[in-house]
Amino acid sequence: MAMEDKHNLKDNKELQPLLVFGPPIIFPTFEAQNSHNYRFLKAFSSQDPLHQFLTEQKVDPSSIQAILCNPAQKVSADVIRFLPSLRIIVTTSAGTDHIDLVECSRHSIQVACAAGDHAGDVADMAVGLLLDVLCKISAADRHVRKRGPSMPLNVFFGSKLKGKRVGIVGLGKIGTAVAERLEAFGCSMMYNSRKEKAFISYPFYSNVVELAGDSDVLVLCCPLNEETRHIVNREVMLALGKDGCIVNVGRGGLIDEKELVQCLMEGEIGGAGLDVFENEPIVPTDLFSLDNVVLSPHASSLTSDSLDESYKLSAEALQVFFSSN
Ligand SMILES: O=CC(=O)O
Repeated sequence: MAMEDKHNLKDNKELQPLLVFGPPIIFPTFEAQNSHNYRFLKAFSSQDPLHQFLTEQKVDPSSIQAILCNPAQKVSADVIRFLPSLRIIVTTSAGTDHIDLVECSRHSIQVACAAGDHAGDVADMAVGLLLDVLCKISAADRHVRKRGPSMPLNVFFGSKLKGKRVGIVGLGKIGTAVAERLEAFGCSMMYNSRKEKAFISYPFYSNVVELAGDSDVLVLCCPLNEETRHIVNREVMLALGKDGCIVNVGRGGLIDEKELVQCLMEGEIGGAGLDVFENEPIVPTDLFSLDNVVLSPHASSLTSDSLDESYKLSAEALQVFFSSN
């Protein structure tokens, strides 16, 4: 039997239903490579509620054992309860905050996070956003496109990255990759994390307000959970100060977004580079007119290398599950 055939889980008569919550970024490739194993139920391409979508597809909810998803769509307790045979949820992301993990453990559902090694991509985005805010690259670009190269220069006075004191919130793989990059720019690092790290020489702060008070820049890289929700609130922003800058490549819910918008509009902080938002895909429109804010649509890990790797790991996780069940 050819190697590829051995990996086929079922013959074509018995394709496993795989419920897919979007978005279909490189899903066509994934689909082509795995169509011999799964019947793809593309919930991402329907506006209907799940029960209606499955009825239209003539699929019995109790036949579904697996979901493939990413942070763009929540896998709520209601969804989990609606699928009585659900046994595994595979997310192509590193973060799992879009999945109701409590409900999963209540029903003994495995959660596989299939993110490839994309910490470096996310760290690149963090540094890119920071440079953009400090050097006003996007603001200057908008100006040139609208009005040509002559400009009131004072509008574009930037600030240099070298020498900045950077407070990293969450010194995991991403935070460490950010620190490595910013060291090369001559920044000094300090950090907040759940626990002090034994072999890290950067100063540790257990208190984020104190970290902000000693930083010029805060970079948020930690996961979102009940302890970290709104870890950056108004008090933290006021401690960061009027020249301070926030970069968020973690999750929107790490910042109290209403307060962030307020602080930016009142000039209580100097700027922000944001790849994530509290109610994605909604971005507060008040931010659109601010030249000291750079916005990105949760795109830091959307490099073709990382996506390929994530979908490969997702396929492996599903294959391991179905071949042992
Ligand atoms: O946001 C992206 C991820 O969690 O991988």
